[in-house]
Order: sequence, then structure tokens, then C-alpha cells
Amino acid sequence: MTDSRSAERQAGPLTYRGREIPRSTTDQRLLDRRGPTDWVHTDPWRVLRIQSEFVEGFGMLSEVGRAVCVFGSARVKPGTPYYRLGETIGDKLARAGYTVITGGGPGLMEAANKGAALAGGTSIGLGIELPFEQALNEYVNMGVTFRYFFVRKTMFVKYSQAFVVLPGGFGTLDELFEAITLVQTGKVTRFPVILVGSEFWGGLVEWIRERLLAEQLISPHDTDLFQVTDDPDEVVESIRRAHAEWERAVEEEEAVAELEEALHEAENA
Ligand SMILES: CC(C)=CCNc1ncnc2c1ncn2[C@@H]1O[C@H](COP(=O)(O)O)[C@@H](O)[C@H]1O
Repeated sequence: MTDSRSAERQAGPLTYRGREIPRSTTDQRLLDRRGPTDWVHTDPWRVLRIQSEFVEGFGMLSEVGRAVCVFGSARVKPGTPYYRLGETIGDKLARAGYTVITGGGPGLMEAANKGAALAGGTSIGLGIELPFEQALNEYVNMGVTFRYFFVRKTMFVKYSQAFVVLPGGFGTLDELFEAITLVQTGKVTRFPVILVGSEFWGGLVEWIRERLLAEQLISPHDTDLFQVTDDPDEVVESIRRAHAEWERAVEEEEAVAELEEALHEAENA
């Protein structure tokens, strides 16, 4: 313990004692315009920027209805088979009443946004600031551009109820494995992850079974955490089915809770 209370300073939730006590108070430093400005490049300041990205993202997305994220390569060109597949999936999701969310970039993100926008749906792009210039693709009708990858990833998961994964590179694989890990660890529940393109994904799925499963690095039921299809209608149907099951489960949970409450009241009457 320090000798006396006077040798202590409370600065918000922080306590300083003895020689650690700062020479000025936080307010003095805030109101004093002199002094170095390098604090704008410090981590505590970045934390505020990170917070503001969460606030902007939550603010824009919280009123979006049922939504599906579509991921896929930034590099696939318009007019190619994968691009057309992306457009079809965006279109069908929008017609089924889902908002389509993508990374807002070019390639298959653009394809899904295009399909959704031209079908009259809500087409969202969650862009990311990159070292080279890039704007949200022209088919995004609601967008946010993030500075931080991890804030953006939180938005993908929080505001969608399914992930559709088209062929892609590292970015797409990152998003795919994040989603599967979140489902595997129970951080998100009843969340369909649908890989589109059996020829493209076949090798990876085989490796998961023959290597990860065979070496017991995943559980047998973990291979059910994702499904593979080539059929855009099946993509929409699987998502619909999962949501119908989810709604039934929620209704059941609510009915059980009401029953329990009624029982509790009757016991206390
Ligand atoms: C031409 C080029 C490389 C542009 C990059 N521009 C990007 N804009 C927005 N999201 C991106 C971009 N690159 C990667 N991503 C993210 O990672 C995935 C695609 O990465 P990849 O092309 O598969 O690895 C997308 O689903 C997206 O969420």
C-alpha cells in the first residue's frame, strides 16, 4: 500500500499511485492544444475508429431483413460461366425475398450484386479499403466501406443467415473457413454454408475427408457443416428450408417458455 490517499490519482477507471501519477489530468490534456499530435497515430485512437466502424455498420445493417452473403473471387470477368452463375444466384435470392450481401468488389461479388439489383432486390456491398484504388461495384445499392477487415467480417456474419461461396482464392477461402469454424464452435447456429461449383470445390472437399477426417482432426459430423451444389435453385431451396426449420424451432422455444411461465404463475397463485 502507498502511504497516503494523496499519493493516488483516479483517471476514469484507471488508478495511478506514487511516481506513476501523471503530471496533468486528462481534461487538462484534452483542453490544451499545444503539445505533440502523434496521439492520432496511436492504438487507443485507432480503437475509436474501430468503434466508429462498428457503429456505422450496425447502424446501416440492423434494419436489413433476411439476408444471404455471397462470396467469391474478385478476379472473375463478366460473361464467364462463374460470373453468370453468380448473377443467377443473386437474382434467385432476391426474388426469394433475400437481401444479397457481398464484399462489394469486382468479379463474383459484382455478379451477385448485379443479379440481385436487376431483380429489384436489396444489393449490399461491404467494401474494404485496399492499397490500390477501388470503389464499390455499380450494382451495390447500399454500401459501407470498412478500414478494418475484422469489423467487416463481423458484419457479414451478424447480418446474414446463410453463406453462399462461389469459386475464389485466398479471400474466399478465408471467409469460407471462418464461417465453418463459427458453426463448428457453436458461435453461430443453424447457419447454412453452401459451396457452389462441385468441380471447383471437389478437390478441397476430398482433402477435408481424406486428410482432416482420416487423421481425426475434425469430427465425422463436421463434414455436414457445409454442402456442395451446382444448382442455383437448390441453393435457394436449402436456405429456405433451413430458415423454415429455424423459425419452427424458435416458435417451439417460445411456446415452451410461455408454458413454463404459465406453470410458474399457477404454482405461485
Ligand atoms: C482485383 C482485386 C484483387 C480486387 C480486390 N478487391 C476486393 N474488394 C472487396 N472484397 C475483396 C476484394 N478482394 C478480396 N475480397 C474479399 O475476399 C473475397 C474474394 O477474394 P479472392 O478473390 O477469392 O481472393 C471476397 O468475397 C471479398 O469479401
